[in-house]
Amino acid sequence: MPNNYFNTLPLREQLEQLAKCRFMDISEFSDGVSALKGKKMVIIGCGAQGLNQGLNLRDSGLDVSYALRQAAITEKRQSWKNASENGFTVGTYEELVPTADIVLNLTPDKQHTSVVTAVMPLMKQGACLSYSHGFNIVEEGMKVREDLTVIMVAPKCPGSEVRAEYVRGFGVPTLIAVHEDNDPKGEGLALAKAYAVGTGGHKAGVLMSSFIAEVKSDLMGEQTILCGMLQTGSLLCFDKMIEEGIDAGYASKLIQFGWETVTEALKYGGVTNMLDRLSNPAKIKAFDLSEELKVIMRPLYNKHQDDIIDGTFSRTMMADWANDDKNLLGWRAETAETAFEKTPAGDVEISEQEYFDHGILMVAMVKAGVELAFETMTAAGIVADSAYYESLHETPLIANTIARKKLYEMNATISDTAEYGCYLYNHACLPLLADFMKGIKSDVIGRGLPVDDNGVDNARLIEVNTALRSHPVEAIGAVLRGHMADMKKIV
Ligand SMILES: NC(=O)C1=CN([C@@H]2O[C@H](COP(=O)(O)OP(=O)(O)OC[C@H]3O[C@@H](n4cnc5c(N)ncnc54)[C@H](OP(=O)(O)O)[C@@H]3O)[C@@H](O)[C@H]2O)C=CC1
Ligand SMILES: CC[C@](O)(C(C)=O)C(=O)O
Ligand SMILES: [Mg+2]
Ligand SMILES: [Mg+2]
Repeated sequence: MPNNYFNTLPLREQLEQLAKCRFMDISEFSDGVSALKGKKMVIIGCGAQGLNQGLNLRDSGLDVSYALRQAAITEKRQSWKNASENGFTVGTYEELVPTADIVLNLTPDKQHTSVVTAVMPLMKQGACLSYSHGFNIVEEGMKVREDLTVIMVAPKCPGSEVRAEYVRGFGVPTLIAVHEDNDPKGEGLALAKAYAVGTGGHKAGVLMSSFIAEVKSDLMGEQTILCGMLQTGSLLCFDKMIEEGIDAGYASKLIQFGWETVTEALKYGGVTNMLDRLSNPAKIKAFDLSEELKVIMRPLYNKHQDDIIDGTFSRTMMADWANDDKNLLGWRAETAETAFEKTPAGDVEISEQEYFDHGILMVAMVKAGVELAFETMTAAGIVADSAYYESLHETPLIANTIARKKLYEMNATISDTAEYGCYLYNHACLPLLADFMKGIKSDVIGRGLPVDDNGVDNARLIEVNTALRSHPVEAIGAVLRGHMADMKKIV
């Protein structure tokens, strides 16, 4: 089994690496992409991140080409079409890697060891190898040639939205890191900063992080609030609405587009703004449901974080890799067969406000998931800025994928690592919430509260509003959103 780098470190160093996180001021990017100007950037893999990062980097004036495995070229696979139909130079490893100044490894995590092993001997002396996720270095302990610089530029966002936000003139929060074992020329930081500018990440926010901090937070965010909670929530809310006699097309549309609509409020004003979009009775109801959900789900969030920290999750997933992705492929097939996935969104008008008023339970699930993920990550030593990007800010970006083509699109767009973690969570959370869902009626999902007046108890409302505003995710969120002057409306 590979050697888990994190587990070889003494606790003191583990804690130090987990806490590496500094919000970088925009002035630190005043050199723009100049550190990469005139350098050859060769991307291995033209998939979700590969294609979209390449498009942004080229639009930022950089020299980008793709080195694909021979089979992809010979069989003219989708990755070959992605690169060639967008006008990029495409070649084999032998043709392009030897002249590369920076090789961007954007292949699936499962393939990293074999890809890096194949590509490294072809890399010229003193070149740079980059990743967008730290799994191969941290969880597999990949050793890279000493003359090579190793960096990470990790967008906290699905590949499709990395491109969409760039085209809107914005960007996505990004974590950068330089692998301490591989920075022979001391140029890693300059290269990582220029790369982050090239993808547009500097406009949303860049954290100076570590490979370890990125992995241990990214795995947690994707398994819980970002993908797992949205998957479990979609399935439970849809089945409950059918049970309550709600029209199937309406139910399908409310969920498919509801996550995107309610979480857009998160992007602009945090959990507080999302709940402020509800009537006072509905806000109190959503708050109470979310508090109930947090009590039930907290042990599951803790287990996911604990398994990520000690390497249990990685060992479990890598055992599936060795078993030809049996679980991943089986769970993917199961998801496709769910009633939600098989029911098209109805041709029915749902106003933006109706998504809130008829989606009180969805709002409660997002609040519970964001707060739990943030609380669990920070309790494990992840700094609040990183936990914010990995819980609250990225949720609407994932919700955008569900609005496109439901859970299929989300799971196809995120990495296989994230998809595996999402299913693992969903398999545990569905039964965990079974009793909770027995008490749920259509007033909180599908129809809305049957109130004819908005009267509430003042003391209770003040209590709820104070609790919402005082959660630590709201404090750091206000600071980080303050740096997002270029943020654009999506819905
Ligand atoms: N998906 C996302 O949104 C995010 C992903 N990341 C990270 O980015 C990296 C890439 O992930 P992602 O974009 O999802 O990957 P994808 O699965 O979308 O794309 C993988 C690409 O790699 C190619 N590939 C697959 N196997 C091999 C192999 N053995 N040798 C060479 N090429 C191969 C595929 O092309 P073909 O099969 O045609 O050869 C495809 O073009 C991962 O480290 C991931 O963790 C980070 C943030 C978000
Ligand atoms: C949320 C999943 C993710 O980490 C991402 C898009 O950031 C991934 O690995 O795909
Ligand atoms: Mg991620
Ligand atoms: Mg990930």
